[in-house]
Amino acid sequence: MILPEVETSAAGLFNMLYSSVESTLLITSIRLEVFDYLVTPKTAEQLAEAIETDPVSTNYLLNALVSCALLEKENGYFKNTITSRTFLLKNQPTSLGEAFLMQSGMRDMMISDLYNMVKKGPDSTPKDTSDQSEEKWGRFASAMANCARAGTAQQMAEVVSKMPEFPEFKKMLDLGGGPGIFGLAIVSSHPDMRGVIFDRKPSTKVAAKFIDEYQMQDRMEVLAGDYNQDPIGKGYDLIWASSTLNFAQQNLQPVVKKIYNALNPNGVFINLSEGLTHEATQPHFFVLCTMAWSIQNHPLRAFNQGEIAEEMIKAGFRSVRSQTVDTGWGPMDLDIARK
Ligand SMILES: C[S@@+](CC[C@H](N)C(=O)[O-])C[C@H]1O[C@@H](n2cnc3c(N)ncnc32)[C@H](O)[C@@H]1O
Repeated sequence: MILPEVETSAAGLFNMLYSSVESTLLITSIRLEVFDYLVTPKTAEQLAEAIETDPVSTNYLLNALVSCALLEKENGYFKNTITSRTFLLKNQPTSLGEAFLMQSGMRDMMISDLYNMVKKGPDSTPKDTSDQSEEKWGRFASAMANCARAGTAQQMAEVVSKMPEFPEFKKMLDLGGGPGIFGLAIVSSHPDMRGVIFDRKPSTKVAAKFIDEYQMQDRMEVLAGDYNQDPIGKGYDLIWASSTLNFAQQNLQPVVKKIYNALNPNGVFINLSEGLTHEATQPHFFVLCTMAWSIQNHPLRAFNQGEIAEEMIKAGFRSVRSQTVDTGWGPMDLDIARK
C-alpha cells in the first residue's frame, strides 16, 4: 500500500472544525450557571443535583471546561480558575456572561446564513435606523459596560492620565460612549475634570445610570444625539471615542472635522478602534468577529490600520501619534491627535 506523502499538518483544520464546540461549551455553561455553583468545589454529581442536570452529561461538560482552562479538577472535585472567577460569575462589575449571551445570539443570527450571504452578497433591504435599533443599543450598553470595566477602561484611563496635557484638562467628551465607562474611568482619574457622555438617547439613559452608580453626578453629564448630524457640544480639552466611528464611516471626514471644531486650542482627540493589517487579514480576532457584521452592514466595516489617523491629519490636527495596544479584546489601535 502506498499512502500519499504529506508535507504539512491538518491539525489547524481539525482545531478550526471544533472551535465552535468551545464557544457552545462556554455559552451553555454560562446559561447553566456552572461557574456560580462552583465557587465552592463540587463533584459532577453534586453540581448536577444543584443545577438539576444529568450527572453523566454534566461530568463530560465539566471535563471539557477543565480542558479549556475554565475549571480545575482535583480528586474528582471541580472548581473555578482565576479566569472564570473574574469574568464568569454573575453580578460582578467584571461579569461577561450577559454580554457573551447577547453577543453570541447576534453572532449566531449573522453567521447562520453565511453561505447565502456570500453567495448572494449582503442583504440589500434597508438598514433599521429606527427607534427599535436605538432601543437595541440601549440594551447592549448595559451589558457592554462590563466588557469595558473588565480591564480595558482601567488600562486606557492609565494611558490618558500619563499624557503631559492631562493635568490641564478641564472638560472631556466620551463620543459614542455607550454606558460611558471609558469617560467615567478617565474623569475619575483626574482631580477635577468634568465629562460629557454623548450617545443616542437609549444609551445615554444607561450612561446616566452608571453616573449615579459611581456617584459622579457633579462631574459627569449625558448629551443625547446622533453624531452624524447633531452638534456634539464644544469647549472640550479631550475627546475620547472608542469602537464607535465605524458608524460614521460614510461620513468620516465631516465627523472628524466636527470633533476638531469641538476641541479647545491644543485639545486632544483620542480614538481607540480595531486596525486591520496585512491587507485586512489580521489581527485574527477582529477579522473573525467583524466578518459577518461587515458583510451584513456593508459599506460599514472594520477599520484598517491608519485610516482614522489619516482622517485626523486631513481634518487639520497638527500631530497624530498612533500605537497598537494589547487590550482585553485583542490588539487595537490608539490614535492620539493634537489640535
Ligand atoms: C460598540 S459601542 C462602543 C461603546 C463605547 N464607546 C465603548 O467603547 O465601550 C458603539 C456605540 O456607538 C454609539 N453610536 C453609534 N452610532 C452613533 C451615532 N450616530 N451617534 C451617537 N452614538 C452612536 C452606539 O449607540 C454605541 O453606544
